[in-house]
Amino acid sequence: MSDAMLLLEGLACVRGGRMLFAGLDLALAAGGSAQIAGPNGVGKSSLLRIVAGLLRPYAGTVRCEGAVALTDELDALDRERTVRQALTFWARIDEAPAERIDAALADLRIAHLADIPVRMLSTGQRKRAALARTLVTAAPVWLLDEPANGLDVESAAALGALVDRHRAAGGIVLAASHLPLAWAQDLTIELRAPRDAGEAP
Ligand SMILES: Nc1ncnc2c1ncn2[C@@H]1O[C@H](COP(=O)(O)OP(=O)(O)OP(=O)(O)O)[C@@H](O)[C@H]1O
Repeated sequence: MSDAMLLLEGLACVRGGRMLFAGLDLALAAGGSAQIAGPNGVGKSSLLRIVAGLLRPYAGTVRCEGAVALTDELDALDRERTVRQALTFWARIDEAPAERIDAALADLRIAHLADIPVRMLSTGQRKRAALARTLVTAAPVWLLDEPANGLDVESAAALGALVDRHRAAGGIVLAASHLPLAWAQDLTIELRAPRDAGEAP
């Protein structure tokens, strides 16, 4: 993972005919982490989707060395399958070894939920199952959208420890959150609503 790198240059995003942000630059080397902060609707998720290649930027470029894994608020895990089956399905799509699933479930402290249908999970448990998919992919670049949402204090601390481990191994973490995160950031980019842009501080 030590070759991981993420470079955003002059990124701009337009959605619904509205410019959400422009001229956004970010450089993260192996082991780096950054938080995208700002109020609801300002464009944090949109930025992560651009980095993941799911949304086209209005302007600017994304350069990324290493595979990318996005954990967002959309429920990617099939609600009718068990946690293990749902993760196995994605492991096949993500071309990741299913043997990693048990370790990922243990890391996120949900090994006891492996055979429970996804639809029976609580909000925080579902979030941890979605994060398990990211661990299974072993992608160097983690994009975490509102990772603290739904997590209790212990789970947030466990995620913080996993992020630290990932960074120590040369991974990169870019997290979008309006809340403080359970790990230290190299830098925080504060997106501002257009009506605030240009106002005197
Ligand atoms: N498919 C879409 N078409 C048009 N506009 C969209 C679309 N999806 C999102 N938007 C708009 O883009 C803006 C930014 O949305 P985004 O989800 O990126 O914000 P956010 O900062 O992540 O918000 P939150 O903190 O609530 O998660 C919002 O005003 C939203 O209404």
